[in-house]
Parts: sequence; C-alpha cells; structure tokens
Amino acid sequence: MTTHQAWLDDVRPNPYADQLAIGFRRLRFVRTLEQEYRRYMLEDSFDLRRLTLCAGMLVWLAFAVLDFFLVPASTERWWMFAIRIGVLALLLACGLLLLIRRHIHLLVPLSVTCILAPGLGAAAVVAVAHTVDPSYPYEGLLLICMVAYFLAGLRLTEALASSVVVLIGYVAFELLAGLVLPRLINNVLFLLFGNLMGLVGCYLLEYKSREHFLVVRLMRILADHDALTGLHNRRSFDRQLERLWRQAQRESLPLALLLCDIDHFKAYNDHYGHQAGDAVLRRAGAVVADAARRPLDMAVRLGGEEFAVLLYDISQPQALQRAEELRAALEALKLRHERSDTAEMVTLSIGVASVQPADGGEFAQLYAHADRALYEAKAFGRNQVVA
Ligand SMILES: Nc1nc2c(ncn2[C@@H]2O[C@H](COP(=O)(O)OP(=O)(O)OP(=O)(O)O)[C@@H](O)[C@H]2O)c(=O)[nH]1
Repeated sequence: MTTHQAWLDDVRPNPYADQLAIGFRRLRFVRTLEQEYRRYMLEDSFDLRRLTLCAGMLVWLAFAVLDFFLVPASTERWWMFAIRIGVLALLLACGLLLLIRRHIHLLVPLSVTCILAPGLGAAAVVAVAHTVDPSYPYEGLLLICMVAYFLAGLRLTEALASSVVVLIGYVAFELLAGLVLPRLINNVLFLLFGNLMGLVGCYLLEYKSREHFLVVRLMRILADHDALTGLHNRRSFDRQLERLWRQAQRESLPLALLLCDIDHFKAYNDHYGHQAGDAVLRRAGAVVADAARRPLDMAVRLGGEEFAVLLYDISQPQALQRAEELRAALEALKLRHERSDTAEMVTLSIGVASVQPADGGEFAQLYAHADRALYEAKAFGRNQVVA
C-alpha cells in the first residue's frame, strides 16, 4: 500500500523507515514504535475527544426532550427519561475527568465509557420505547457507533469492540422487551451494514494516521541530520545551542563547544579522490559522535570537513580533556594522508570555548570564541587543541 519503497532504502536503517518498508496492514507497529504512536495519539486526539463529548451531551439532551413528543405519556416514557438522565450523569462525570488534562492516562477507558454508556443507554431506551411504539427510531444507535469509529479518537480495535458491545446490548434489550423477530432482524441488519461502513472508514483513517506519524517523524530526522555521517546538522545544532543556552542559564551550569576541522582536507580530496574523502568524513564523524556521550551532548557536522561537539554541564578542564581525547582518537585511526604538511595521517584541529551562560552574554559568543580558538589551532600548526 505504501509508495515510499523507492527512497526508503536510502535512509535505512531507521526505525520509521524500517516500519514503512515492512508495512503495517494489521494496524500495528513494532513494540517501541507502537507505544510511541499511542502516546502521540492520546495527545493528538485530546481536544477532539473533549469536543465530541460536549457535542454528544447536547445531542443526547436534545433526544431526551424529543422523547416527550415521540412517546405518549406513560410509565415507559418515564423509564426512558430516567435512563437518559443516568447516562447524562455518567457522561458529565467522564467529562469532568476529561477536562482535567492530567487524567490523560485514563483517556482510553474514559472514551470507551463515553461510547458504551450512551450506546447501551440508547439500546435500552429504544427497547423500552418499542414496547409502546414499535416504530420508535432506533437508527440513533448507528450514530453512536459512528462517533466511536470517527470522532472519539479511538483505534479501530477499541471502536469495533465498543460498537459490538452496543449491538449485542441492543439485541439483548429488544429480546427482553419482546420486539417481533422480523423487525429485530431488519434493525440488526441495518446496524450491521452501517457498522461495516464505519469499520472500513476507520481502518483507512487509522492506516493514514499511522503512515502520517511515521513519515512526519522520518522527515524530522532527515531534516535534522547529515546524510553522510548521520550526525546532527547545522539547523539542529542552532536550535539545540539556543535551547541548551537557556537551560544552562536557568540551572547555572557551564556549557562547552568544541569546533573541529580536519587538516588539509582539500589536499586529501585532491590526492585520494572525493569518494575516499567521504569515507574519511564518515570515520571522523563516528569519532566525533563518541565524544558526545551524555543525553544533552550533541555531535554535529557543521558542513564540509567541519564538526562540532556541544557539551552540557562540563568544566573547562574537562572540555579540554574531551577535545584532546577526540583529537588523539582520530590520529589513532592512522588514516594515511600523504599530502598533509602536518602528519602522515588525517588529523584534527580543535578550538574549545567554555562559558557560564548565567553570567550573561549571548550564545553567539560561545561560537565566536570557539571559532577564534580553532583559527589559532590552525595557525599554530594544526593537529592540536586550543582554548
Ligand atoms: N569528499 C568530500 N569533500 C568535501 C565535502 N564537503 C566539503 N569537502 C571538501 O573539503 C575541502 C575543504 O577544504 P578547505 O576549506 O580548503 O580546508 P583544508 O584543505 O582542510 O585546509 P585547512 O582546514 O586549513 O587545514 C574542500 O576541498 C571541499 O571540496 C564532502 O561532503 N565530501
């Protein structure tokens, strides 16, 4: 069903691309992605669920009023009214819980309750009404099933299970109330076909929702990462630097930036060719990635043969040590570079800047400081770290 096969192979391995490639016709992802998708759905459908519940309560109330015109005055009519009020009270209770966002973990059970209560309530009301007037409309039950399929933010399995319970409840109530069999069969067939359409629509909707989830996340990763090395790119770096700067200001913690540049890379390219140059960039990228070990650290390919490592909550001596380890790690790879004036292998010059954002200043200054240090590292003979 997916049309992305042609370019997906170019961006694999990647969890979202892998899932798109293997497909999800049964509306299920691999475990970790499935959990992520469900969390996303809860957040994404929250407002829809609240809106549907408010609208649903108004419609339910309108039908309660309508009963007084449709059904002649009788004990049955008061029973119907009592059921409607009971359901409304339950919906109100669920609504109160839904309106408070911190009950998001209860969202699925609450939503299912908000389908089952009016669904079974309506089934009971219809059955009671049919004891006095067999032509009393039962089609409203289908409306409730449609809400389950399309407007309650439920997944297909949840919507289907809720609708099946409502249908079984309807049949049970009608049998108890004694509705004649041909009429009951007619009503059930109508409800079943209606549900079948809802089922197909809900399947297609959830399939598209899942596809959208995967594609958007994949796009975000592609937009934020460098294709050659897999490191973060400049756009992602700019965003993270601004974010970390503010966090470091709030928490009064230091921030360090290591700007790294491969020495004599033009000469390497000219001598060994562009493809060999790409291979060196990949190896260097892996070494740079190793320097960003903690969750808030970030390894970046800024462009060409320039890399950066952003380090959170690290003192200047520690940042210098990390830079020296990084420089030594690339040197230790002993990637032969015959045209380098500095050494026989590919080497790295690193400029280090370390600041305490709480002391004031702009995050651009951190970059400018590291850039100046890198310039000096190049000027002093390359293959070295300067702070
Ligand atoms: N193979 C390859 N080369 C690239 C890529 N991006 C940029 N380059 C090359 O990187 C080289 C950078 O050269 P310069 O900026 O002169 O730097 P340098 O030769 O390393 O000189 P110093 O930095 O002063 O030591 C250029 O030849 C670019 O064509 C890439 O993605 N792949």
